[in-house]
Amino acid sequence: MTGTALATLDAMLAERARAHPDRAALVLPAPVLPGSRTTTFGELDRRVERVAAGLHAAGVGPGARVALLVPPIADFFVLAYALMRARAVPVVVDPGIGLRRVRSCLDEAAPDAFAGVPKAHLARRALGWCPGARLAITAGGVPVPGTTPVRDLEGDRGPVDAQRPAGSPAAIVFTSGSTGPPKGVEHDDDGLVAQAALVRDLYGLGPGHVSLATFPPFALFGPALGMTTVVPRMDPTRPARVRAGNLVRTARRTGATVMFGSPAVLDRLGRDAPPGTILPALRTVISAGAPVPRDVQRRVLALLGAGAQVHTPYGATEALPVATIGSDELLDLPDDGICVGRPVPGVEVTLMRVVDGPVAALTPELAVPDGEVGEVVVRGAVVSRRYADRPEATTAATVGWDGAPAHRMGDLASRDPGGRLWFAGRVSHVVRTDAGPLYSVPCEEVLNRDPAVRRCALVGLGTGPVRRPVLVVEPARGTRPTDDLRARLLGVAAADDRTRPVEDVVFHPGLPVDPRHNSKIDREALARWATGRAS
Ligand SMILES: Nc1ncnc2c1ncn2[C@@H]1O[C@H](COP(=O)(O)OP(=O)(O)OP(=O)(O)O)[C@@H](O)[C@H]1O
Repeated sequence: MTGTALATLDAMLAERARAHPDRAALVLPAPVLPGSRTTTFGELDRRVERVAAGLHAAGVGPGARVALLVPPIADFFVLAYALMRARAVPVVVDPGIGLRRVRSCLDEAAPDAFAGVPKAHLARRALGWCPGARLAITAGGVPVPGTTPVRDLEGDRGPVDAQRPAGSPAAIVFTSGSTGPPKGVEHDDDGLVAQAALVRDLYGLGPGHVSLATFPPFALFGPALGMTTVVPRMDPTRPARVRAGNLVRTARRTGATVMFGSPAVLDRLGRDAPPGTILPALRTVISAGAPVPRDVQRRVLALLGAGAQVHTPYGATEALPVATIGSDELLDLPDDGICVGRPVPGVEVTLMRVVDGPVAALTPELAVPDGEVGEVVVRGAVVSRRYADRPEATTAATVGWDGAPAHRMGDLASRDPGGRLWFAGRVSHVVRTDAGPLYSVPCEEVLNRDPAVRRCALVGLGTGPVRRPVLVVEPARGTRPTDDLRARLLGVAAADDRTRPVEDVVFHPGLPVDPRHNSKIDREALARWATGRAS
């Protein structure tokens, strides 16, 4: 590991501000007007210090939970770091997951204060979110009556010296809820610092780098790592609608050296970048959160200079990153599944047999040999120990590994002889059949390779423990969903061991995907849709 080990992300920011106060920390779209606005490390850290003291004075002290519904504008960075400095607990909910889910997250976390942009406050008032919040803070320039603008929290109160109460996390971050209600994941200071340091060391990032951050969770680490964080003009809750021309212009203008984006953003960039685009300064593109198809990676690589790479880390809100692989290695591997790479330093990974319900400890019978599919179990500094307010979920996701607690990812994978993990879908998407379990990703891979298929999803129909496996197929652009095509695809499925038990193929014009990454297929919704349509 490089650099000094500091205990909190806000201490890392303070050190960067001392070392290089005049360097650009943030380059963000100017509010209302075109163009951008730059904040230096010195300015950012000063505002963080003042807002932390203001939060304290307003009664938001150590351990207080504060909902943070703010996109990556300047106040997002100020509030996030100020809450950490005040040792309060930011509760991060992505509004992209939908209003109903936001509400369930807020009801569960019961924050003591609510910080949001004006739109979030309107929703809070109209929908009765956070009735127990003692303080409402408005981020962004437009004041909302009855709330405190971030600017009003700033004053000359001197530095805060707050201690985190025992047992209080540093942050609660909600999952996207692709497989049920979103869960609040507790991270402590050590875990957040370990995550930032791991991202820094894995991809060789740090001061001098310019990070084009289209994915808010990664944007947060930028100031602590001393990078200049650039946010393009886009709606972060609708990544698939980002304008590629905008990204290219912003990357050129700022000399971006690294870019973080969800697979949906990379897809738009690769498809719609103006012809002849080359971004020679951009050496590292990092995409997380969902599988990144190889053709998406190839199209992005075509925009980069020689020696640049697309990296696809694998992880979850509970543990990020767990494994990673660069395009140099990935594109040389057989195109036969989704390889998510080798475990990263400091994170141990093992695979356990698929078991429904809690498991107290890993035993030799649960071991999975190389090449076979099992549930991914992880431990290490970046792994969260618990869900907020959900002891049963914590128990269900925790398993003892040689006496130490480890986290069950709820994902399936196999390990190849080179120690690489191949993602095999989620445990909750396994379809049990009379012929044995079917795993979503390996099954779908068989039809996804067919030129007539844009993408497809395995669903299990019926209500018992054993289901009827059906593949729901979205045809490729310009391909008509005919009976002949259906018969042909059933033939393809019957000819492969991984899909032989599949009983039917049905067509769907556009598979439903998650709102956050626009790439995870909503198989639960599809199973309901396909019921009655399959023969
Ligand atoms: N590189 C990757 N390739 C394939 N899948 C990935 C990759 N990275 C992450 N994932 C998937 O994303 C999941 C993590 O997503 P996230 O933490 O946002 O919550 P979620 O799993 O979508 O929601 P919930 O846990 O509430 O159902 C992983 O468990 C895995 O299934």
